[in-house]
Order: sequence, then C-alpha cells, then structure tokens
Amino acid sequence: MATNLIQILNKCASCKLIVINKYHSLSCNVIFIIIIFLRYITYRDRCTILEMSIFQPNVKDSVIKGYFLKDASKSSATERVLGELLRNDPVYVCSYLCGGEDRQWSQHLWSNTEDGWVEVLEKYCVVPAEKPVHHPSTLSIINYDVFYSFEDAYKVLQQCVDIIPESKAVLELVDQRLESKEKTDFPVIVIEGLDATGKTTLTESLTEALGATLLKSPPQCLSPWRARFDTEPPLIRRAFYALGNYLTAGQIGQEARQAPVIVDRYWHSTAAYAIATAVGGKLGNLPQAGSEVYGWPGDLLRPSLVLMLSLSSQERMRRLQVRGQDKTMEEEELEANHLFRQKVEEAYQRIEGPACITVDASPSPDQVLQQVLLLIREKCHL
Ligand SMILES: Nc1ncnc2c1ncn2[C@@H]1O[C@H](COP(=O)(O)OP(=O)(O)OP(=O)(O)O)[C@@H](O)[C@H]1O
Ligand SMILES: Nc1ccn([C@@H]2O[C@H](COP(=O)(O)O)[C@@H](O)[C@H]2O)c(=O)n1
Repeated sequence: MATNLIQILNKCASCKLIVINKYHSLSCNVIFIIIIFLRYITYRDRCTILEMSIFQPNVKDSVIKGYFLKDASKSSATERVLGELLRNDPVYVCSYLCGGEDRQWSQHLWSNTEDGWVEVLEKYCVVPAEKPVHHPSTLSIINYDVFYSFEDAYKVLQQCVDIIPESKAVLELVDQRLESKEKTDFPVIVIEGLDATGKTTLTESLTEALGATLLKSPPQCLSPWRARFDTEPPLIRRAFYALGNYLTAGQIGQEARQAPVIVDRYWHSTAAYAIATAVGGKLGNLPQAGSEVYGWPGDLLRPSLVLMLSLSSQERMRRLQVRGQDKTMEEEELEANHLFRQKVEEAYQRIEGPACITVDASPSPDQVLQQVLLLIREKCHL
C-alpha cells in the first residue's frame, strides 16, 4: 500500500495537488482522524491543506466535503500519513494535472484495487461552470449544520461516543429529559440576539417584572461539556446545541405550568449561527427567505414569542469592551467579520414558526424593558 501511495504522491509532486473526499459525511470518527492527521502533516511539513467540496449544481445533499492537499515537500511523513488514511476508509482520491499545449487542467481519478491505488484510465477536463442558483454550502445544511428532529441530533452524538467520551454523559442527561407538551399553560418568551446585545440584562429584569422563571439554552446542566463540544467540527458542535434545546424544552414545559417563562437563547440561536457559519461569502449566499432550512423542528416546543435584540455594531463593540470578559472564538469572529454578523442577524429574521420580532436594544436598560413589556402585553395578553 505505502509503495503505491508513494507512486501517487510522486505523480502529484509534478502537479502538486491531491484531493481526498470522504464518502460519508456522518462518519464522525473518520472526520476526526482526517483532521488530526492533516493538522499534523501541515505542521510538520508545510503542506497546504484547504477544505474543499465537490457538488452537483443545485442538487440537494450532493455536496461531499473533502480536502485539497498541495504538497510541496515530497516528504515521507506525508506519504505515511496518507497511507494510513487511505487504508482505513473509503475515500475518493483525484489528482490534477496542468499540461498540453493549451495548459488545460485535467482531473485524474484513482481507484483502490487489490494491487493498491491505481490511476483510472479515464480523465476529465476541468472547465469553468456557470454560477449555480444555490450556493453549494446551502445544499448540505440539513442534518449537517442544523438538525430538525431530536433523533437526528441524537444519532450524531451516539456515533461520537468512542472518540468523544463526554458524549456518553450528554446522552445520559438527554435520555432523562422531561417530555414537553405542545401547548403551555403560561406564555414562553425567548430573548435572542448577538453577544452583548443585552440579553442577560433584559432576561433578568423581565423575569423579575413578570414574576417569571428564567431558563437558558443550553441549560446549566450541560455547562461541564460545553467548552469541549465548542472545539469540535460543526456537525458535532451543532448536534450538541440542538440537544441542549430539547433539554431546555423539557424544563420549559415543566415551569410553564406555574408561571410565564423567559428563555435566554433557544432554537433561533442554534439555527442562525449554524446557517451563517455554514454559508460562505456574502449575505446573498444565504438560502432565500422561505427556504426549508429556516423551518422549526416539528418535535421541539414552540415558544409564544421570540424577540431579537438588535444593536449597531459600534454600540455592541462598546458594550463588549466595557464588559471586558474573555471572548469565545465565535465572538472574535464576529468582531473580525462584519459579514458574518450580518448573516447571523439575517438568518435570525428568516427563521419561522415562530418568527422573531426585532427590538431596538440601544436605549437604556429600563427603556428596553418597558418596550419589551409592552410587546409582551400586546402579543401574549399578560
Ligand atoms: N440597554 C443597555 N444600555 C447600555 N448597556 C447595556 C444595556 N444592556 C446591557 N448593557 C451592558 O452591555 C453589556 C452586555 O450586556 P449583557 O451581558 O446583558 O449581554 P448579553 O446579550 O447577555 O451578552 P452574551 O450573549 O455575550 O452573554 C453589559 O456590560 C451590560 O451591563
Ligand atoms: N441555543 C443556543 C445557544 C448558543 N449557541 C451557540 O453558542 C454561542 C453563543 O452563546 P453565548 O452563550 O456565548 O452567547 C454561539 O456561537 C451559538 O453558536 C447555540 O448554538 N444554540
């Protein structure tokens, strides 16, 4: 096997490119192994590794995520690591070559035979294609970045138990979750928004003003594992947050029998951040309003009202600085990436069932509270 790989890589050394695409995006342990190994060889040998996808224009679930490895080193470590990778799992391997008089790029497929990896005779020309109607990153959001049922998110964590032992504890908690009815006796009001828009401040004052119960998603009981799952790839990280919503839903169902419930972040946060992260590039790449990716999971308790606090980026930055706490990676990204922030807010606004109402969060804390109390009285008759 290793010898054949060396041959592949020697070939690649002339064109300097090799692409490895996985067959099954749901095989978490394989993603994990690939990422660890690729990081190792990037660090050791200065290969360039880029995330890459192949897809059929506008065909759902046709996206296959993979890697584009540009190997300038011809190092034996790269060969060894790739040998391990290709031995253990079904992968697509292609190499690209630029040649001929017209300097045309061609794609060469490789096949894993009994005699090792061999180049398939057919080769394909690489040509520019028309821009697809749907951005490829939007074709695989469902069940990869956003989960629309308890079962789909649960399955992901089940598959992770061997590589992330913490998954077991999370699943045990989730197994004991309370069931929630579709209809609650008292109103359930969710407060959403980007970081530092004033959710904590408002949810606390609202809770007091309404004699309500305050809950959060993810719930407190998941705190010991949150940092661990925050470092995982999107598939696993998003499944963790999705399950957090079901745990919170159980608590909401219980508490809303006695009093109104205020919830600090819920499904809108899980879906909006996931969609905005998954969709590369500009705002216009987001799936259009009305797309099924903005739908509410059929088995998740629906709140009575969802309010999204909105602030100018200057004021939000000012509040972040005043607060001066450590920032999560995603908060840093928010600062660095204006586009990302716009995409999160836009995705918030497109999510349906219930849709969120935008609230101007720039006035003083008391003015924001009064404004929100008015809305709650109007919409929930409290
Ligand atoms: N209406 C307001 N006017 C001015 N400052 C505010 C207002 N509301 C909150 N703040 C201040 O802004 C900072 C962020 O507020 P808060 O912690 O409530 O936001 P958050 O949305 O809960 O943030 P995160 O999601 O990061 O926890 C705090 O220092 C808070 O005191
Ligand atoms: N229901 C939720 C809540 C949060 N997230 C993710 O967590 C990050 C923001 O949470 P903070 O507590 O730091 O404000 C954000 O990156 C979300 O991706 C979530 O997915 N679902």
